Amino acid sequence: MRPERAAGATAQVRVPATSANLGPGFDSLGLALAVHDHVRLTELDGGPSVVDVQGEGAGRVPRDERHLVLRAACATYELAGVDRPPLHLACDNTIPHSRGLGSSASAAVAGIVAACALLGPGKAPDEAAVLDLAARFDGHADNVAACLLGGLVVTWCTEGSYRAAHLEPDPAVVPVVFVSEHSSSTEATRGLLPDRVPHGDAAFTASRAALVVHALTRAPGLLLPATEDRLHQPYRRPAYPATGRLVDALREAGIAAVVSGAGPTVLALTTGDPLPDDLPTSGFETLQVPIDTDGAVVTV
Ligand SMILES: Nc1ncnc2c1ncn2[C@@H]1O[C@H](COP(=O)(O)OP(=O)(O)OP(=O)(O)O)[C@@H](O)[C@H]1O
Ligand SMILES: N[C@@H](CCO)C(=O)O
Repeated sequence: MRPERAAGATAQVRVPATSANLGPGFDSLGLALAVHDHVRLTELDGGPSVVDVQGEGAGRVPRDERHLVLRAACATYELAGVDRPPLHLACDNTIPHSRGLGSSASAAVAGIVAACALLGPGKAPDEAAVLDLAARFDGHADNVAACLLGGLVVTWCTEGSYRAAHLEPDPAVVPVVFVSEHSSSTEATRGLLPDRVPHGDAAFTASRAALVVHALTRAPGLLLPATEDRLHQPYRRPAYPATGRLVDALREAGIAAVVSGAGPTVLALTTGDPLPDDLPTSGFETLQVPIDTDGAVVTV
């Protein structure tokens, strides 16, 4: 979060998309991607709150107090113990919804960061409390922390609070996202995960989760073995067979591909080499997307 204060009671926030898990880092690792939503939040003198939406979600998301960004802003005023004035929220969105690019986390972060900027430094929660609030509000600390901080994050929860470590990815890492034309509910694909996993699979995935942090920050040559996972992707596969086929084809070609977040989008962590031209990409839009290194950026 990088506040730049000026006069006025409008906050403008830019938030990146995020890809969670990165293969073995289930519910822990996140990477910010340079696809952005923009929100403008203004305190009004009176009347009801007003929501305007352009781009992704327009005509589909509610335009009243149920709107995710507005609800996140309200939760922030509540945490600060400040009566919330009516608000005008204007959203200009490009992050696709329900594809595995963390749109709901970015919406939560946008609302919270905008409300913090309007509350001002004396009343707004501090950066640690913002991360914790956003993680609780969205339920996915891996997406939320990457969105707030940019770059690569490792998240964990200790004594009931969410925390994050921020890392700089190696500049040689070039993400390519294959955005699925189909949507998938995170809640539904979490429902496919078992309550228990074999100890051998946990140990296998623990070694890869440690290795992927090394690969992403210092040794991109290790990305292919480092992105193997046995904790979530095998169980989610039946929900989106085309995603599984594309991940397999990329990996067989030596490219470190994973399901992005809860899917069905695919994330390939490349080192800039051209992709094979016979990939099964029907139903996916292929985009080379830089890593976002700024996180949530706010102007008041
Ligand atoms: N900018 C937004 N404004 C309002 N509502 C949003 C916004 N972004 C997401 N949502 C809501 O969140 C839902 C998507 O949440 P979901 O957790 O299923 O997917 P995701 O966050 O896009 O992907 P993932 O968590 O797998 O990375 C949308 O259907 C919409 O209701
Ligand atoms: N770690 C979460 C991310 C959801 O965006 C999951 O895989 O369900």
